Amino acid sequence: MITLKGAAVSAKIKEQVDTLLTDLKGKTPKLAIVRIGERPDDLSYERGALKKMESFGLMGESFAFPQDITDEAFKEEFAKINENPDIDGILVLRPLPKQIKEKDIEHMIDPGKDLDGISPENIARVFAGDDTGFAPCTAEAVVEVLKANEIALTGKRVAIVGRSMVVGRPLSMLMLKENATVTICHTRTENLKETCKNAQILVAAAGRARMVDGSYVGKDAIVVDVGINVDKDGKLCGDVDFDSLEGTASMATPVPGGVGAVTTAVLARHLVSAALKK
Ligand SMILES: NC(=O)C1=CN([C@@H]2O[C@H](COP(=O)(O)OP(=O)(O)OC[C@H]3O[C@@H](n4cnc5c(N)ncnc54)[C@H](OP(=O)(O)O)[C@@H]3O)[C@@H](O)[C@H]2O)C=CC1
Ligand SMILES: Nc1nc(=O)c2c([nH]1)NC[C@@H]1CN(c3ccc(C(=O)N[C@@H](CCC(=O)O)C(=O)O)cc3)C=[N+]21
Repeated sequence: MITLKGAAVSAKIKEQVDTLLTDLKGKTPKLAIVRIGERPDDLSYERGALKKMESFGLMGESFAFPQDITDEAFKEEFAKINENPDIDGILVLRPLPKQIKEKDIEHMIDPGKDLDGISPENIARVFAGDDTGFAPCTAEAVVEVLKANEIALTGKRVAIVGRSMVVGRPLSMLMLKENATVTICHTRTENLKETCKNAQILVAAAGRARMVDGSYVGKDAIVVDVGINVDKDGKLCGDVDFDSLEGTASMATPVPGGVGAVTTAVLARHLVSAALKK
């Protein structure tokens, strides 16, 4: 089985970023990460994203707010960031606490700065197969991993486990644009295992530690693990039980070191694109 590493894909994206940067004539794009509270997965994504911006020669700043901030106060602060001409792109770490009306933020965010595709305008573009907006970075990262490894998608049976607005749903649309035949699975899916086993490319984005083992995988299938979970020993792990794939999958992405590293590279590319479009 071949391990599809994220670092090589991230390096390719860095080259694209370098090319885009030359068109910016010395201006350095700036990312704003908007976070409420101190959720561990938000903090680790923030850390990874800021590190990636630095290594790609871009700027990043975190705007953190207390867990109990009111909807009104947050909107006031968010509007300032949204309108700040020195900020080229925004990543809002989600989900937001329940007192914040997340829908309002989705409608407020400037689509040109909305790097993770949460605004109705960017979502509509993804569903229309129009690639001039911003798709959610993780969904795009999955397609990048496959393309960078020269894995053809046209005509292929793809199964995606997960239907969230940040991964499963937009990914199904990106796959469809690549002419794959897509099956979207979720908690109500009957015969989940058989459906997964029938796929030539299987994407796990369920958020369940090591749920997908070799028994879900067809012979020579390609497995992409989007999950980032912490197991009971406190270790970072994916939705796929990687070691159980030997003898079934032909290729698979690891966690850590797979899709996660590509997600932040896509975020960086979106940031430079946003700065260029301004
Ligand atoms: N690599 C990266 O950069 C990123 C990784 N992630 C990771 O990806 C994973 C998914 O994230 P996200 O989409 O936000 O998660 P959500 O919890 O929002 O969605 C999970 C989806 O998986 C489905 N699901 C859950 N359990 C099962 C099951 N047992 N069988 C079938 N379907 C199931 C759910 O179905 P239903 O709709 O029926 O409830 C839901 O559609 C997480 O581990 C997350 O940490 C997320 C973002 C970025
Ligand atoms: N709008 C929004 N989009 C998100 O995609 C989003 C979010 N909000 N809120 C939080 C969750 C969680 N999440 C993580 C991503 C990477 C790591 C992570 O650990 N990444 C490591 C690499 C892990 C690896 O190599 O696989 C890193 O970047 O260095 C953790 C968590 C994103 N999320």
